[in-house]
Order: sequence, then C-alpha cells, then structure tokens
Amino acid sequence: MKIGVLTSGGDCPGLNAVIRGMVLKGIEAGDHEFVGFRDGWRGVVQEDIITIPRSMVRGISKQGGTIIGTSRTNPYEGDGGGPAKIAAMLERNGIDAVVAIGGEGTLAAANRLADENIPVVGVPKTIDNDLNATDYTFGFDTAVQIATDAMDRLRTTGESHSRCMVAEVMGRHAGWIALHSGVAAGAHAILIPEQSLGMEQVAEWVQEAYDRGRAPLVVVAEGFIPAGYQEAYSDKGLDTFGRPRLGGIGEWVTGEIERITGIESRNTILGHMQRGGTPTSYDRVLATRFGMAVLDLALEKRWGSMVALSGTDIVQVPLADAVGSLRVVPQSRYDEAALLFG
Ligand SMILES: Nc1ncnc2c1ncn2[C@@H]1O[C@H](COP(=O)(O)OP(=O)(O)O)[C@@H](O)[C@H]1O
Ligand SMILES: O=P(O)(O)OC[C@H]1O[C@](O)(COP(=O)(O)O)[C@@H](O)[C@@H]1O
Ligand SMILES: [Mg+2]
Repeated sequence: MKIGVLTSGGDCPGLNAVIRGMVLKGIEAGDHEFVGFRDGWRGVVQEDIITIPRSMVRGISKQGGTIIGTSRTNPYEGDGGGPAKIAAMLERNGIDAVVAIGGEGTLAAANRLADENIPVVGVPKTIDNDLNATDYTFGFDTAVQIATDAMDRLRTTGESHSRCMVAEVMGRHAGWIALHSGVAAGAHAILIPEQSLGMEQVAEWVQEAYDRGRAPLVVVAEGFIPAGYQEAYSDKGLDTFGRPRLGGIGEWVTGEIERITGIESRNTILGHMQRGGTPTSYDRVLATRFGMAVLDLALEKRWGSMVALSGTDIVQVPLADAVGSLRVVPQSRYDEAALLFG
C-alpha cells in the first residue's frame, strides 16, 4: 500500500513520533511505501508531496515540530480542493490511503472527506487535550511539563520580591493545560475558559495567599473570559482559519490584581514555548503507539475512523466521535482544584 500522511493545525510535540511509528511498522509489516503531504491539507490540494524513506524517520521521535510541516489550509478550498479533485490527485500519485494527524478542525475535514469516499483515517493531536473520543492526546503532557517548570521558576522570583506572579498558558476553549500545570505548581488561582469569574474573587484569593506570607501564583488560560465580558481577549486580529488570535489576557488580569489589591504583580505569557521542543517520554510513547495503530487502520481500509486512547489501550473510533463538540474541564474537576485556591 502507498500511504500519504499529513500534519495539520497547530503543531504539537510528538507529531514526528507518530510518523516514525507508522513508517517503521509499515516497513516491518510488508512492503508499504510512505509519502508526506507538505504543510497539512495544503500539500493535498496543491499536490506537494515528498517521499518518506526509512532514513527520514531515523531518530525523530524526540524531535519537536513536524518534519512535513503544518498549516491551517482548508481542503475544500482552492483549485485542487474538494473530494473530486483530491480523489483524482490520489489516483495520479498511486496513493491508497491518507493519514490525517490533527485536532478537531483537521479531523472534521477528514470526516467530511471520508463521507465523500476519500480513503482517510485519523490520528488525534492537540496540546490542549480537548478532543472528545480519546482520553489523552500527545503533546499535552509536554505542554503541562513546560508550563509547570516555568511556574516553579516564577515562584522563586515572586517569593524574592513578594510579588504576585501571573502565568498565561494556552487553551482556547478548554482549560486543561491551566488546570494541570496550576495544580502541579500549587497555584493560588486558576482561571479557565469554562469558568467565568469576577476579578474581585481572584483578588481575594491573591490577598489570602499574600497575607499568609506567600507570593501568589495565578494561572490564566488565554481563552478565559472574565465576568461581564462576552468574548476571550484578543488584540492580534484573526488566524488563517478566521478565528481571533488569543493571548494577552494575562496582562489585563495582572493589572486588575494590582489595582484591586495594591500588590505588585508581574505577567508572563508562555505562548509557543509550550508547543516547542522535545516531547516528554509519555508523549513519545503515546504518539509512537498511535502511529503504529493507524497503520493497521489504513491496511484494514477502515476509512472514516481514527485511533484513540481508552485507559491504557489504543482503540479505533469513528472520526465523527471526535468532531462537533470539545472535551472541556468538567465542573467537578474545577471544584476539586478550587479547594486549594487562596
Ligand atoms: N468542518 C471543516 N471542514 C473542512 N475543513 C475544516 C473544517 N474545520 C476545520 N477545517 C480546516 O482544518 C484546519 C485545521 O483546523 P484547526 O482548528 O486550525 O486545527 P486543529 O486540527 O488542530 O484543530 C482549519 O484551519 C480549517 O482550514
Ligand atoms: O498561534 P497559532 O499557531 O495560531 O495557535 C494558537 C492555538 O493553537 C493551540 O496551541 C492548539 O490549537 P489547535 O489544536 O486547534 O491547533 C491553542 O491552544 C492556541 O489557541
Ligand atoms: Mg482546532
């Protein structure tokens, strides 16, 4: 079989480990060939295809980013877009299967294409860990680890100066990174997109910690919407998919804390640091297992399905299960973390 792979949406540590797992298993399992579509769906609609020989995947499971590039191209747009053009392109290049590695958006596109008879299977990815149908996505553990390390550092400088330190992390619709890194670092308040809060409440937690002699740490996800506001903070225009580019709420939260409490405060935006660099061993293992399992999906021609993690098992689920809604932080998990605020 000739299998074409693509990585699409925001990059994520572990993407290369998926590609390596799939290629090595494919070589082991038989005489399968692999090609990469460069920059996600852009490579599909513009027929930008490279061969992936075994030598190209040597040693890449520890490498961040993606060796085949990514983009936010829509496969239904442009001259080569849409199922009919894509089917003809696959035929011309002798490609029997498309493996789409991506988040909710990428998998929604893959699901539509599968419904229109394109031979496509999926692998879930996102540092936000907000995909339905899988217990964990690779990249999340790495992002949480990077954020936790950063917060441990913020706390020592915060303590030296008796300041309140605010750390802004990623998370457009789901606060999983904020919740996990905040709990791990012992944050005094965690602000996530799922929970609208007034700044008076946040200031109260900060003051309580300060009054005990602690340097307060506040973690805020970029998608947090303060009480009284309708949308997440955005001052950078739109991304290529037309969504507001987030980032910057931390600065506002820091100003509000300082204004209400009078405690000197500093903001740090972790931003793309969370998406770069080497994946943790957990993410390398999960990504490698996903890569090996998705090869089986392609060989078995299970078009329209994807691999997922259920407990510790790798399972097959319909792509449709991963799209349409996101897995957000449930109230019970927030309440559990909030017991430690202040
Ligand atoms: N329902 C859809 N149909 C077709 N293309 C889509 C759909 N949803 C998203 N896409 C395309 O997939 C790209 C990747 O999705 P995005 O949300 O940016 O990343 P991710 O896959 O990480 O969620 C989008 O930029 C968009 O071009
Ligand atoms: O700066 P970029 O690359 O446009 O992406 C920022 C977004 O990508 C993410 O890191 C991951 O989102 P996706 O999984 O949808 O790509 C979000 O947390 C963040 O809002
Ligand atoms: Mg998305």
